[in-house]
Amino acid sequence: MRAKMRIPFIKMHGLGNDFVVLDARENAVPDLEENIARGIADRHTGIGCDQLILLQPSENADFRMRIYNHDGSEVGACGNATRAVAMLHGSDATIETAGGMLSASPRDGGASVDMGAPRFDWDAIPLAYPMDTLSMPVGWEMLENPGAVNVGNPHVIFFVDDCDAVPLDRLGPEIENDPLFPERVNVNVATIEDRSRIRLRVWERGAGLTKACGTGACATAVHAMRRRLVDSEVTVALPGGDLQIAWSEGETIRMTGPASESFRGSFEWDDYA
Ligand SMILES: N[C@@H](CCC[C@H](N)C(=O)O)C(=O)O
Repeated sequence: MRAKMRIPFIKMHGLGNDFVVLDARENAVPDLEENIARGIADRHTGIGCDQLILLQPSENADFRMRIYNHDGSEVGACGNATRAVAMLHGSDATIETAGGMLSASPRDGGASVDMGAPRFDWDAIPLAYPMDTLSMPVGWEMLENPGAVNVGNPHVIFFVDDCDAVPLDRLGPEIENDPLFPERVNVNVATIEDRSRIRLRVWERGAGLTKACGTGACATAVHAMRRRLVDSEVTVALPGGDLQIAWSEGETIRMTGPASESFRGSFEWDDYA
């Protein structure tokens, strides 16, 4: 009979966007298939989280971070989790992700992260066909003329008068799964409050409405900067709290904000495999 395997986990969050972190840098964790990740992330029958994070050794960086959405899909980037794992690591770190190489420094109660350079080409988002990603001639009801940015993962951004008035629980899944986005998309609705502050809500691909999305904050700030609506350093106010984002044309994006550990526990691998 195969010995049962108990896996330790750390529950963390960045502004209420919550994670189960499995640290396989020193202790082995078996292969995380999509259905296993989905089972652990399930809020009724599993531990429950927006994203499951797997830390592994890396040959090119201090460690590798793999990211699984609530629906079990593996993705390239997660801003809030990057701050959380930087805090967990406890010192400056280079982090290999599927979306690119990142570097992060823990700060009091959080971290500051170099999120890499944004990409704007239509096939880098990716979109299904060529289009100007600064001003896209498409719309879904009151959401029109968005922009798209890839910050290690794909985002579409709509500026509206009042982002709280948008029925994102209904329009989010429709836009996420529109054939225009062959890899699906994270849907951001944002209101420019002044040149240094943006209010943002995000429907996350594979996770739904979350309290905060770090990459959404980066993509939205960069898109607002490209449209010259805000200055090069802004506060992005999400339902879960604020992030600071800085970017200039041709540079990488800097994201700074809080992260927290909630509790530690362990689970039986066979309960999900
Ligand atoms: N919560 C995240 C983004 C997680 C991945 C995203 N849902 C995707 O599918 O690309 C963040 O803080 O950036």
